[in-house]
Amino acid sequence: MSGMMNAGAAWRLLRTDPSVGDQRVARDTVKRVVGFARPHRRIIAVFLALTVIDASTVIVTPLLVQKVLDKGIAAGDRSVVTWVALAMAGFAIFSAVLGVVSAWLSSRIGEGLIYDLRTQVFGHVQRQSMAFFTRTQTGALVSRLNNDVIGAQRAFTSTLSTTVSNVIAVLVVGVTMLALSWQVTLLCVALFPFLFLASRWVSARLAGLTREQMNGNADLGNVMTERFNVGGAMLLKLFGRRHEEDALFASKAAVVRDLGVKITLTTRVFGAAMVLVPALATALVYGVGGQLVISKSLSVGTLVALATLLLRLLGPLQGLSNVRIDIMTALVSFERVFEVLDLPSLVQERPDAEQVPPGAASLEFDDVSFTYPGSEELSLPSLEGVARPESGSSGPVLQGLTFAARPGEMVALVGPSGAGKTTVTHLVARLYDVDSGAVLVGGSDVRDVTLQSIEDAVGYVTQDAHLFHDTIRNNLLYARPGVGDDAIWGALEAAQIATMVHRLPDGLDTVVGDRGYRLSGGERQRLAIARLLLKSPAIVVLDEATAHLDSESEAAVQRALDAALEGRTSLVIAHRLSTVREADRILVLDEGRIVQQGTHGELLAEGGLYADLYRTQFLDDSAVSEEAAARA
Ligand SMILES: Nc1ncnc2c1ncn2[C@@H]1O[C@H](COP(=O)(O)OP(=O)(O)OP(=O)(O)O)[C@@H](O)[C@H]1O
Repeated sequence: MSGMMNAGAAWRLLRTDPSVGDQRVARDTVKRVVGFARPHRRIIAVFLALTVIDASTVIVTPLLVQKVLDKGIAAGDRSVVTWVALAMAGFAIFSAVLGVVSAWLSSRIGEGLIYDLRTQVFGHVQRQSMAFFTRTQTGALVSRLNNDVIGAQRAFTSTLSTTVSNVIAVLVVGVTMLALSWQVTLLCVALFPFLFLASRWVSARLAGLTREQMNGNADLGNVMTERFNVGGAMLLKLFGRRHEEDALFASKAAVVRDLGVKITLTTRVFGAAMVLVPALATALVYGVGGQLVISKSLSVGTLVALATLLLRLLGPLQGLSNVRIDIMTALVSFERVFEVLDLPSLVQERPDAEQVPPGAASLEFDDVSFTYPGSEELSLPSLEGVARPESGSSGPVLQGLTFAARPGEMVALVGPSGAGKTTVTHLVARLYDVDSGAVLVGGSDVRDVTLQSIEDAVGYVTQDAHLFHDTIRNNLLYARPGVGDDAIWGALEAAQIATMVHRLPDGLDTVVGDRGYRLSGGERQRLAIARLLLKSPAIVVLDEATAHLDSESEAAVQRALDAALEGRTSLVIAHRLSTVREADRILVLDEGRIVQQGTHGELLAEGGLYADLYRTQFLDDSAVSEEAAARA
């Protein structure tokens, strides 16, 4: 921690973006930053005090050198030499201890701040509505936040301490040098503007290059994350795109390589200037100071002290010339984090929200219309260009939907692809809010009850049931933490998957793999059903996807579904003949409207869209024969 700027600090300084210095940061941001610092204020105060002590003691060694040369060596006084040498050693130990303590305090402040920001951001982001997650490239958001959180932390550790330390060092060293020899000091200082100009030029150029390199790296990262997950890797293989992918990756990696070379070269030019200016200034000190020593107006000790002090003035002076950019960079990082923290969720819980009535099992849609939120309702300016949200709204997806499911009833949704079936199911657990009309669970508008109670009342099995990369046990416990193995096996049994789990070498402790890819589609779906059974909600929403199941696992899934639906109110996106036959009511959706509703028999007799869907979607050969048998 000397006053001299270290290489790391110089490098960071060069990598910051000078254009940031021109940005305006809201006054509120500064206030909020202070708010974040408040819990750490005691440590910050001690840390700053140590920084001041450290910066003001940079003159100690040069002054001791002066003393040993003039009063010790030149005067032939051995005791002075001994004392000064001991003082030097003592001071070195003191500095080292100070350095360690300062680093410890600084990391406690920095890591504490990172912790505060991270936990707040995580809590806030996970409470965002689904619209946020469908519109934002979550990977980009995560990496952006990681960088910004670290940028913000830097404000409290390096930026704050280097600024304080630089100011003190410039004052103390400057005054000491002037006191030692104002003529030599002024001469040397005249050289510094050249160094500043060089560093300005290099930092502007380097900032541009660095930004390009970051984009290039982000591009590379995207290519890798998209291709190295199970889905991407599979697509790549199935389409035989190895060579094209190699070429694509190579071209992107080449951009990063070339930029890396340019950056090194530019940095080197700057490094040369960093070495050259102090070397020239030192030459000047000895050239001019040497003359003064010969004419006896300066002592040798003072000359050497001046030369040493000069080197300690350079770094702090240069650091101060960039202080505005440094501070703005940190504030901009804070602002980006705050922007995410300030983003309101499109689905808000009312302050006076109540619980869903106990045992609520009815479901009602009352004249519901819905449009997916557009980017104007949900935008994150700092992510534009990184995550590219689609623009504009898609127009109404559901219009004037009215239907009801009494407790224990099964309502089936059918309709062509894109008719809005999945969207209807999303509205039940308030993943989105309706534009007009109301969704009622147990007679309460879902907007009047707590999100937790609605999430508890409704259970989902979606088409591509998500499993965490964790053990089967932990995936199941997600639905109901703390239940014993008996309950888990009971649910697995009912979901027709117990035998398969028993056969696995690690049983319940088998890790399911990324997104559950180590399991077959049917197995994954049955695990999801077991998870639902453990949760045991009164209302079940499920998307029957059977396209990827063979007839055996389809039969198993069917039995599992029967268990899941038993005694519960259900809303089912139906793909099976048996489901539509059993449904108490079938809603036929087309372009976001209910065009027909009734039982299977009624709708078949009515003809129209249902009859068409029946022929194209539900009726396969076996069904034909079943129907024929039933009629006979
Ligand atoms: N997150 C979203 N943002 C904007 N539009 C969406 C979103 N999800 C779906 N849509 C649009 O809403 C319409 C209805 O989609 P939905 O998924 O509800 O249809 P579906 O009947 O379930 O279709 P499928 O049977 O093919 O699954 C489609 O036009 C779709 O493009």
